[in-house]
Amino acid sequence: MKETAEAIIKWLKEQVKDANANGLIVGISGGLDSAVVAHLIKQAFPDQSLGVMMPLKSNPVDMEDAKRVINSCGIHSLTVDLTETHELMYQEIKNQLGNEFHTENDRMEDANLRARLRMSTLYTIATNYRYLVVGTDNAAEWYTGYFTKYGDGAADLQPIVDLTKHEVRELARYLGVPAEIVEKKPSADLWAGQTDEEEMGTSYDAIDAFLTGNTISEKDKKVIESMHRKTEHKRTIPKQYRFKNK
Ligand SMILES: Nc1ncnc2c1ncn2[C@@H]1O[C@H](COP(=O)(O)OP(=O)(O)OC[C@H]2O[C@@H]([n+]3cccc(C(=O)O)c3)[C@H](O)[C@@H]2O)[C@@H](O)[C@H]1O
Ligand SMILES: Nc1ncnc2c1ncn2[C@@H]1O[C@H](COP(=O)(O)OP(=O)(O)OP(=O)(O)O)[C@@H](O)[C@H]1O
Ligand SMILES: [Mg+2]
Repeated sequence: MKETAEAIIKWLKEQVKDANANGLIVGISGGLDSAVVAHLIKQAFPDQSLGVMMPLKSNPVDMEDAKRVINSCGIHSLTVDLTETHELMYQEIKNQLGNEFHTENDRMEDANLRARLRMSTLYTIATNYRYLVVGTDNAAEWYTGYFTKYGDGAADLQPIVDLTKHEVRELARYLGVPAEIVEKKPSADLWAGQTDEEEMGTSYDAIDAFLTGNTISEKDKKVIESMHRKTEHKRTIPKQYRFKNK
């Protein structure tokens, strides 16, 4: 893990230099992936890294955990509460849609708007400091497309996208992420009580095993392959209709 950490930190420094940027920014949720990224960017840029907490009807325990992460790595931080912004924006959209608003998609629309408001917040602050936005997708999330397109999936750099959830956990232990966060159940926190594994219908252990070429149950394999297929559009640039300069 020492080698992995050092390689990622070196890569982060190179990317910032190549982009002629000043530093790096990440959203800190109180979960494992952002804890690891916060530690890495703080080590890469001790004085030019920033962690942003963006509560949005969040479980208070998660925001306490986010503060633990900030204390454990010592990253400079700020908080932007998005609760009211989200409420206002989503309500206005629903008002404008009126009778044409389809309630069956309500929870997912509400959830993805949260992720995209967080993304907009990070990019606004990033522009202010000339920082690059660092994503927190791990290999399991990336392969299954378990992220909001242009929400938490939108970033300038993805330093842990090649690491399985298991490897992210190991790296977290090496970096000194607090134990309670290392052991925590992964959650997108997009609605009360959400856990990744319940929503996906498979487990990170199964996805990690699949990605590392180990045998998993047919049921898990089916779920993982289906998620991967349906989310191809999230891992590629938008299809472009071209009739000039083909
Ligand atoms: N074939 C296609 N070609 C091009 N675009 C296509 C498309 N199919 C859908 N789309 C577009 O993609 C949209 C659907 O994608 P998207 O908006 O991402 O929405 P969707 O994949 O439905 O939902 C996001 C999923 O990621 C999970 N998530 C989100 C955020 C964080 C985390 C976490 O782990 O922390 C997890 C969330 O719980 C949910 O299960 C459609 O509305 C449409 O605009
Ligand atoms: N309340 C929040 N404040 C700041 N950033 C957030 C918040 N919620 C989500 N994010 C951002 O969205 C990313 C995606 O969430 P995700 O749940 O996949 O990662 P995580 O919470 O860091 O780890 P885990 O998957 O183990 O819960 C987070 O890593 C973080 O960068
Ligand atoms: Mg989380």
